Amino acid sequence: MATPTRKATADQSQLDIAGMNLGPEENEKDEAPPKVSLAREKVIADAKAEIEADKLGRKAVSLVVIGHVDAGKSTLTGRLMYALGRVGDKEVAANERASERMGKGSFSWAWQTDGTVEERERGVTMDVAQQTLQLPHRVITILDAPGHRDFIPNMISGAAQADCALLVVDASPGEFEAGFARGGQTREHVLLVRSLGVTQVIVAVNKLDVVEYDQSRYEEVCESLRAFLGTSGFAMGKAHFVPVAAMEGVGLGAEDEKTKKAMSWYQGPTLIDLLDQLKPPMRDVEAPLRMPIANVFKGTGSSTGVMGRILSGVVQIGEKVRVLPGEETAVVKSIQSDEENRSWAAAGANVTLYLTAIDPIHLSVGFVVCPPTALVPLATAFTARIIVFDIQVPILAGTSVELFVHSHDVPAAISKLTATLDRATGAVVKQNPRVLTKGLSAEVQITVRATSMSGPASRAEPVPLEPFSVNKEMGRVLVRRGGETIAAGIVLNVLN
Ligand SMILES: Nc1nc2c(ncn2[C@@H]2O[C@H](COP(=O)(O)OP(=O)(O)OP(=O)(O)O)[C@@H](O)[C@H]2O)c(=O)[nH]1
Repeated sequence: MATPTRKATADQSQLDIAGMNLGPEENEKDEAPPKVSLAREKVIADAKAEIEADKLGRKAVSLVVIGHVDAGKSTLTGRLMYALGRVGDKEVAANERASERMGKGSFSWAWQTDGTVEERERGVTMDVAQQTLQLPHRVITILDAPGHRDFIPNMISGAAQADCALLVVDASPGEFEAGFARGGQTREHVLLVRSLGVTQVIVAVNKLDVVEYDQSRYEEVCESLRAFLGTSGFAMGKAHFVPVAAMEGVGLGAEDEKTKKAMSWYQGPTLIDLLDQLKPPMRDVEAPLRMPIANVFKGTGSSTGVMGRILSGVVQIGEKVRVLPGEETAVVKSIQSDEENRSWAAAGANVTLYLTAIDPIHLSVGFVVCPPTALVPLATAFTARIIVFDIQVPILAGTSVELFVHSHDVPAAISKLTATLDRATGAVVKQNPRVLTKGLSAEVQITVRATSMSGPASRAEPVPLEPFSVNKEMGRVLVRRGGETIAAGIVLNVLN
């Protein structure tokens, strides 16, 4: 799985401190850890006020752009950035010239997001590119995911961070049908984002210039997709459709003269309007603190920096925290967010906590920081609702897999096939199925295995996770086998 794009404030040479084996004597020289100075209620009230005010009144939303290979995802993202003033005419002209030179003129807009030489040479997106769009009411982090099937794991890492999805489909004759056919990425991506908990989707019906902005073609595509989104578990009130031609920049913004002329039959909101109305995620500041560690590095003095996104709750300087799995506690010495020092931080923030009174060997990527009084459950077995991908070899009870939760991956097994489910309603279709084949939704039991490296006597290391109903972001899992993602889903219950 690709490393999610994240702000790199850490000095790379100082990473992996766990391997540096700093002895406990380092900690003995610690000055006294700071004390908590604010009542928890006060921090929660301040966090709520800050979220309410949200800088400049704009609310943050993250959006993953999905769709079949060549549907125009990168072109549309590049055009959006231009329409919103994120890239200037100079940059556009430079990309046009350079892509012409490489004989890839039609990809010049995609180059705004497809940054690597290989991506540009092949004309496909391989990793998840991250951009920010400033709209009147929203700040949108756009994750442009790759459409090509070889890069599905990268797409998943984008989807796992997203609140909403922008599905791009190619309306050209035959192309929509190819992308939508079994084995096409339109279906796979839709199922995948839904199974990872995304509920809002905007469908951009693209390349309408190819069909001369034919209204009936637009409606035909919408109709097929509407039915499919419904059976994939999307509430119809949360799916919006918009006609566009990304290459020409048609359908993006209201004041666009081209749009008015080309699609006089369309009176609905433009793509930018729809993006500006996306519902921001709930930021649960009252729930217990949950922060999976995405990076560990040596801090100043005897402290150790741990970086990550606070999924829920609040944290302040002086607070005692527990790091799971493991028996250790630490004290928060200082907090940094957006390169500023803070006395507290809350759900939704990407932060670095500088921890003291803990030996760094107990801090690893994938571990979770939480309050000692409200621990994250540690699972060695749990039930999950999964969607099975386009696999060749079916899943049997006992199938060995790699389990991904946040940045944590551990060996596991699909230990029991409980039932196959209706994808839309979740109702049981068949109890105790013998095998799971591609496209099925199912309830299964997953058991964490001991690592083979650690010998037969070793025990499985439990994984910190929570049911999706309790904490959405702590309850999403991915299942891979032999380097291929075979299923994605949500945690129902922790069994042990
Ligand atoms: N005619 C026409 N062509 C378009 C339009 N949008 C994109 N294209 C072309 O479609 C091709 C693929 O565009 P990309 O933006 O790279 O597609 P993508 O979905 O990002 O592709 P991957 O990231 O590789 O999955 C390019 O040749 C674009 O120029 C459009 O609105 N009209």
